[in-house]
Formats: sequence, C-alpha cells, structure tokens
Amino acid sequence: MKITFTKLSGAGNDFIVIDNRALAIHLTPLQINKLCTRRTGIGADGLILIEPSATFSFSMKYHNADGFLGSMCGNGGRCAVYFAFTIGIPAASGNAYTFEANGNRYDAWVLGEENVKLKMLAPQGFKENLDLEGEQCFALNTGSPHAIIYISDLDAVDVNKKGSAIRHRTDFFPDGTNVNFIEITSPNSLALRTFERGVEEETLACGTGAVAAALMSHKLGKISSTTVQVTVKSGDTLEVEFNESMDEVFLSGPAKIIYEGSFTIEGF
Ligand SMILES: N[C@@H](CCC[C@H](N)C(=O)O)C(=O)O
Repeated sequence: MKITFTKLSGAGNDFIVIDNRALAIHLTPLQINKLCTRRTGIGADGLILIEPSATFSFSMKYHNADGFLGSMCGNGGRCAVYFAFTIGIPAASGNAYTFEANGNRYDAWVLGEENVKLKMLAPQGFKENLDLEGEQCFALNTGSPHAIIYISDLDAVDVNKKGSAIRHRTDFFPDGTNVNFIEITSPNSLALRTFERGVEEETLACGTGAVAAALMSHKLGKISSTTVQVTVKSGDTLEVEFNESMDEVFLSGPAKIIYEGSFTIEGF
C-alpha cells in the first residue's frame, strides 16, 4: 500500500503528516517508530494522522517518534492546521480552524504564509522547588507534562544527559515528563532547550514546552510581560501570549512544509 505524506517543521520540531480522513491507514507503533527513525526511515520527531471529526475541522492523532500516542503537541498542532489549510480542509470560518486532539477542542488561526497561532489549554498542576538530580526543578502541565530548570549558560548544558535522568524520575512524574532548560534573556524573552519524552532526546523546538517555560517564568516573576518571545534550539522564535489568570494562552510561530513524498507500508 502506497502512502503519501507531507513533512512539516514547526520551528524545527518536525513531523510526518498523513491525510487519513478516509481512515484507510493503520500503522503499528513499530512501523511509526521505523518511519520516524533518522537515517534509516523518513526521520521525524513525531507522526500525525489527520482524521475526520464529527464536530471540528479534523481530528489530530499525534504519535511520538517512539511510535506511541503522545499527549498534546503544540508545534504538531500548529503544523496539522497548516497542513489542513494547504490541502483545503474547510476552516471553521475565514482563517480559523478547530480540531480535536486527546479529547480536547483546539482553536487555531493561519496568520499568513507559514505562520500559525494555536489556543492552548489552561495550565495545570504547578509545582515548585522540586530537588531532582541536583537541580531545582519546577513542573506544570500545558497539555503535556513539563519539568523546568533555570540555567545561566544554556549552551553549556548536557540536555540529553540531564534531561534523560529527570525524564525518568517516575517517583515525581509517574508517566515521565518532557524536560526544559531555560535561560531568561530579558523581561519578555527567554531561550529554551527541551529534552522530549517519546523522542528521548533533545529536539529543535517544543511548543507545549515553550508555553510551560513562559507561564512558569511569569508566575515566578522572572518574566514581567504576558507576551513572551521564546528562542528555541533551531534559532526560531515562538511567541507565547496569555492573560494574567492564564486561562487564555496562545502559541504562535512558523509552520512550514519541508518535504512531500510517499512510502509503502510493506517497506516498514
Ligand atoms: N513537541 C511537542 C510535545 C510533544 C509531546 C511530547 N513529546 C509527549 O508526549 O510528552 C510540542 O511541540 O508540544
């Protein structure tokens, strides 16, 4: 069976996106893992199936590179919307799309060429001052679980080593966690590097991580603005905007098509 796919990059977080509105494609976790493996597969941080929804523009099924269903992916959601826009899936109105993912409704807007804004869930479960692996950690859930560590020299951090150790602290995070290292760069900006659960290494960007970093930094008084520029490992910038009560939270930034192709299921 030949399957066509589109590869998109959301600020460097890359995804294989497949139109499965006909529900004809069934991939096992092992096949998805092989497809996402760099050098021997297509290579990606995750694979997204765009499926039909009775209520919204579409339904997003997000799998991490390990092949398993992930929790919310902010950059994946923005890429899914850009993909829907390019293949002509009807918008809710104008440039506004709605979709469902993990049982939640999301609203998003295609702002212009290769730029998508996504309304995120209100954060939950703020935790402060956890002592983990010799680091002072903070944690919250922005649709995906995130640990946060403040660092003065972000370039010097061994993100894979430290991130992996904290990601596996199931005594604090029963389902594991994504791990973010943050350097505050101004009252309205920060730099971010993320170790992603399910990819099991540093990725070039993480949307729910950028939101977690901005919200926690504002809550702790490290960032004064409610519009925060987040520079990620790829060098791209994501923007996080929110109100003081943090029940209106938006993530904006680049979402680009970087490749189109096809593969046969039998090859994987
Ligand atoms: N890349 C993501 C986060 C994806 C979810 C995650 N790796 C998990 O299941 O923990 C983003 O852009 O938010």
